[in-house]
Amino acid sequence: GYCLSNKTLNLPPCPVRPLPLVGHLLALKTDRRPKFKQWREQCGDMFSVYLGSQLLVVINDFQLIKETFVKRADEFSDRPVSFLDKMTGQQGRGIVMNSGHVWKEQRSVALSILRKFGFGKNVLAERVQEEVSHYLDYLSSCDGNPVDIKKITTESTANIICSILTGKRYEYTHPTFQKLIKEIERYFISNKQEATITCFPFLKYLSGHTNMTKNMDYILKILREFIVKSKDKDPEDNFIASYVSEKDSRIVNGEATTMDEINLLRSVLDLFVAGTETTSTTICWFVLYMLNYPQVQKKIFDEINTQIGSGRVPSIQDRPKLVYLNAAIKETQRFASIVPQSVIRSCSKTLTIRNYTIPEGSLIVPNLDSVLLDKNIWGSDADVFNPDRFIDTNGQLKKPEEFIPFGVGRRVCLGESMAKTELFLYLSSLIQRFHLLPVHPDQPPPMDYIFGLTMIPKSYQLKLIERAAI
Ligand code: HEM
Repeated sequence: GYCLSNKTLNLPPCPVRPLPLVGHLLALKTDRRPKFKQWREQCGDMFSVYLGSQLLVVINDFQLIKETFVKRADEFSDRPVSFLDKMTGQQGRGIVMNSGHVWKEQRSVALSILRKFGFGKNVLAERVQEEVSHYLDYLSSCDGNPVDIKKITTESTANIICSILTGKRYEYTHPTFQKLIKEIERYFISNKQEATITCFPFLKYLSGHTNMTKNMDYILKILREFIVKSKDKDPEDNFIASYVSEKDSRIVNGEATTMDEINLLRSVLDLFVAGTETTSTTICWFVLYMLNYPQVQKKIFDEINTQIGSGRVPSIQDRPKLVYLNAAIKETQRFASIVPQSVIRSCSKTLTIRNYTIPEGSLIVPNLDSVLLDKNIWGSDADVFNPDRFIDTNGQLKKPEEFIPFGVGRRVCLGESMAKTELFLYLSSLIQRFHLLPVHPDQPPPMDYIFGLTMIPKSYQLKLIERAAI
């Protein structure tokens, strides 16, 4: 196929000639996924695109992604500085968009606190179960009428983060809680705008940025109040108290540390933003697949019925028993591929991959889509929803290394284990209690997505019929 090479700089090839000023932005404005798929076929496992004048290198194929982001993690684990960070003057804090030694310490502290909550007494699983029971009660109160579960699901997963961070969940109707979620959603949406502003810095003088910083100020104000209320509690109770106690002990022991109030605030923000929408979107995809594949839903229910029955809700100890459900969750994550190009990274110096030059300051992404939907890996039915692909001939759950919905390398999702706990407890309880039905029999809602920072299913309604009532 057609592919433009750059002989002078030896950059990875371009699928189409970039336009002056805008580069490939027009082609990428609506939905990048089919374009990236086509361009991979044209250009091979790596290609260049221009977001305005900014070079973005897209890495496709499982082996090349591993070679780049795992084997050469020292070179390919940085993030670009975000425009918002420059605006708020808080550059170099927190986790998601941070790099270097501050990122390293904040990430490792956050990870070890979350691990602590997930072990032994398993505070995490307990809090998730408590939240799930409120979620199911809400759904039950809908009385089998058509509902769109998106909003309540986001509120519910936000509440889990809230309860881990602060030790406390909120009523869904609580005004501060509602406002926080709304503002974080706006922040999430404005991030798309931010990407454009990062490529066209002059735009920030034209519009938008005042709203964005105002929106961020508001979110940070609420999170600061969370911190004040939670920091003096028992470190076993919540993330914030645990962070503060660890910080104090490092300081008392005279250890050099980057742990401080601003890094705590930004880490709290990052966990909120990264952990809410992703989990809730995955739940919404799973439910949509259940409406489209009733035979899969039936098989999951039968397994729950056999392994657990209806006398008690599923617990985290039941996870290994529900093989088919676990396979269906994996297949949901593979097939929906909700973060298709992962989270953007940048090169802090000039590097080479397979003889191509990647200049300093280039952006680079692992194209997770190119792995999760690859026919060479999953077979000719890669574009069909089929949980059985994750079950081996002995009826055991398969764990193929190409299953990478949480990314790879040193930047791999920090909430992976938390997300898996959540998905298992939400979805097992949901199918145990309700029969999920399309509003119009034999006319399940289409499995279309809206292109954004995460791939969210187009809004749909369903009926949840209580099993006991059948
Ligand atoms: C199904 C749910 C989720 C999916 C599919 C998902 C996916 C991802 C992906 C693809 C990345 C980027 C990895 C990279 O740059 O290569 C990421 C990063 C991250 N995720 Fe998740 N995530 C999920 C849930 C969560 C949850 C529940 C939390 C919080 C508790 C969380 C916290 C983070 C953080 C903090 C990062 C940034 C890590 C870093 O830059 O060092 N995620 N996630």
